[in-house]
Amino acid sequence: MTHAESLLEARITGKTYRRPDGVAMEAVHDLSLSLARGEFVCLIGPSGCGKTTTLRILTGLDRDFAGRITPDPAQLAIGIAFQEPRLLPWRTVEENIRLVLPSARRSMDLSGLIESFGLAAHRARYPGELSLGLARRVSLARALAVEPDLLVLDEPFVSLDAQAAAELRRCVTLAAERDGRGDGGRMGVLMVTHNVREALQLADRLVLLAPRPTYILEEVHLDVPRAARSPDWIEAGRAALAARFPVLREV
Ligand SMILES: Nc1ncnc2c1ncn2[C@@H]1O[C@H](COP(=O)(O)OP(=O)(O)OP(=O)(O)O)[C@@H](O)[C@H]1O
Repeated sequence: MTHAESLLEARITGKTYRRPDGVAMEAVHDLSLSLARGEFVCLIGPSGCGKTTTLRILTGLDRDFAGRITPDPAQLAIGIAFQEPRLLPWRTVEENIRLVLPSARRSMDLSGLIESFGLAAHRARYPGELSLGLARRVSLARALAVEPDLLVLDEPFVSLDAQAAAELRRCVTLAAERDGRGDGGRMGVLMVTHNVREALQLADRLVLLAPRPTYILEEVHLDVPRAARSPDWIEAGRAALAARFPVLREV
């Protein structure tokens, strides 16, 4: 067996928020996670368990926690596609993507990326003219334009109709399966979701999270190739997980 190259090692011993009335509220307690290059990991857990909190810590957006992330997230190129696409409304689709590039690469040709995501006809349009599904695709293309070591997706399919979700899923699969970065380095993908079915469709590994304060209940490795995962296989996997982990029945 080849040894997967480690991308990130996280040990979060604790993360506590202080409510406005001063009461401490622990969101994460003893969560250790590793991520390898080329791996697609889904974090799944019930509402409010601490998924976004964990993601913010892993990506270096929140440094106010007890524990350690190695390497420091600042040393990695990280592309994040939030649930809210967060596009600049006064910039075109192409400008929104280009703006995240370092100045030396600002004028690079983005046609390949734009075309592969079905955005060629939209590159000169403004965010206000786009459906949510298209805006999420632009946000994903922007996250990938930086040739990330780590691509982070926070609930990318939520509130999309079936067709828009399927198109975006195709783009996410394409992103995960292309060689990731231009220099041949392989990208890891970390996706947060409530949805066990979409995680079973896409991931190499599921990380099941406990209710708040969250920790890892179980990690499930999915060895069946993505293309061979039929609707029946996905449904059987979902039912088996729900039987073992009642907390997942509501997700
Ligand atoms: N800035 C904050 N200050 C205080 N409490 C917070 C803050 N951010 C999150 N929380 C609380 O921490 C807990 C975990 O929140 P978090 O957003 O990480 O959960 P989540 O699993 O991503 O939720 P959801 O499934 O609703 O997206 C929740 O109880 C939330 O109310």
